[in-house]
Amino acid sequence: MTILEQILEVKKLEVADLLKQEALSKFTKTPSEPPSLFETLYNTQHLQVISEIKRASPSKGLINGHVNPVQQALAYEKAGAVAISVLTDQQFFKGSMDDLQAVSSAVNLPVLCKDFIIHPLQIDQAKRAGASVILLIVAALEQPLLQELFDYASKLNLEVLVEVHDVEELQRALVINAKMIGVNNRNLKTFEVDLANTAQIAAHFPFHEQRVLISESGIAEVSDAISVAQVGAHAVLVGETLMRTENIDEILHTFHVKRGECR
Ligand SMILES: O=P(O)(O)OC[C@@H](O)[C@@H](O)c1c[nH]c2ccccc12
Repeated sequence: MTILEQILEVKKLEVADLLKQEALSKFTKTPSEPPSLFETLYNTQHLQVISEIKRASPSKGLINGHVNPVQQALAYEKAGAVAISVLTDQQFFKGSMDDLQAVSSAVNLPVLCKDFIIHPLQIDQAKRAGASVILLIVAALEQPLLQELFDYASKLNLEVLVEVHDVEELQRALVINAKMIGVNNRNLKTFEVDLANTAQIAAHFPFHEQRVLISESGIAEVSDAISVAQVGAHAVLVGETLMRTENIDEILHTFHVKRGECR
């Protein structure tokens, strides 16, 4: 079984539990609406950074077990992050919906619920914990379920980041008319990271339509930011590098490079 398959097995059990407990009432929605991530990114001439709260991962083990998610999110906001991504998976990433709730009440930025969503109930839960964006992973979902979850989130006024890994998955994201498409440079089945993934997908990306491209995973150096900005990425999603550094300000500042002309 690949790690993605293992994660999805556990998710099915978690959702079954959720359905039993209906443990949703604990979360209340944040009062103020954050800005639209799509609008901010669509209009940007410079590469923006979505900064992630990630304690651990299956590929890296423990990354930063002592992080205070609220302090970390406030540091990201102060440094100019365009949005905060919060890993909410417990078993594989040591995150939680409580982290998401705490972060979304502390910042005035869009907050992305980063999880393996396979059921509408998880979208309700994300919304109630204050997320304004959710992630849907094409590799984890059959097309009808991808469409159903996308429509459900849109109906709740959530923005959706649709994650793809190859050109075939890009086509599936375009079929559901996803506006925000993330290219994961890490293959969730093998953990291999290759920034060339972003370039490959950018070559097939309809930049002339109203869509944004986000390069996810493995961004560590300014040269990485430059390489994905050059092929037209509007933003990078950065976890590990920011979770390990003492210099959040400097990293965000140096990643804010000019984008290539791709429209
Ligand atoms: O820590 P990194 O290599 O900067 O990666 C961040 C983010 O892209 C990664 O956490 C991620 C991208 N897609 C995912 C899907 C599920 C879990 C995690 C992810």
